[in-house]
Amino acid sequence: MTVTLATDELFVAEKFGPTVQGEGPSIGRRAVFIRLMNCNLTCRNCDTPYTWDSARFDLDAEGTVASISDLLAWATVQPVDLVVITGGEPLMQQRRLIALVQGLADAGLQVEIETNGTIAPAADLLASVTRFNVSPKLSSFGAGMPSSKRIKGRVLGDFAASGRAVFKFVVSSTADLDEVTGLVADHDLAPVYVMPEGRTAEEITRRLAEIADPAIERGFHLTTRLHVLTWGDQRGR
Ligand SMILES: Nc1nc2[nH]cc(C(=O)O)c2c(=O)[nH]1
Ligand code: SF4
Ligand SMILES: [Mg+2]
Repeated sequence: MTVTLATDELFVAEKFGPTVQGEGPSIGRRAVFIRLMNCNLTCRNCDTPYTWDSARFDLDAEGTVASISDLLAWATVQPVDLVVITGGEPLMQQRRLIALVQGLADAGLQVEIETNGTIAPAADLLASVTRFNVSPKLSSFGAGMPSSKRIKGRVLGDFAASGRAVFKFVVSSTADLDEVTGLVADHDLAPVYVMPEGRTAEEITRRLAEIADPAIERGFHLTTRLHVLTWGDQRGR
């Protein structure tokens, strides 16, 4: 990345909506999305590589430098009360993100942040966010990445203790649920959702049917990927 950002700017991949939050506890709720550039992980199954993978994408061309005042002006005129900030990994820009989240909260909007759970949230950010949807990456999803990179115990513990986080694990098969059970026990994570991995309605439906009963038995909540079931792998939905 060669762009230089001022303290009141963010490096944005796209903003879109109104659509619905497709994943997690707010599934089905009308929302707008702001997707930020850059990630500190390199997951094989990532569905937004255009935010971080400089080997396959020209990141300077993919991203746009947006001022926080423009993002606030855009979000606050939308006919929804929920803004989802995602990425990439949004906490890579968290110092500059605080003013955006505070501005959205001051305007009466709820704010959810999707994060991979490897970067500890600053207190100022925690104070203004409605909820973090924390998705630690399992070995099947992040194949090739050592667990020391994907799983930061201290950070997960901080999120769990914050009272403002849910944990959402993307699982590819029933076998992945044992890894989820281990992480939940090791780091005292709650509440826990599991979500089937997939970029098509067919994959998601098949995997959800496979994991549903064993997930419920283990005490986990379920979520699907409503936007993928509805619109497929379209960008900006
Ligand atoms: N509709 C919709 N819901 C989502 N929830 C989390 C998303 C993400 O990409 O992080 C996402 C997304 O890309 N679209
Ligand atoms: S953490 Fe998320 S955005 Fe980053 S590489 Fe993995 S799936 Fe993609
Ligand atoms: Mg997505």
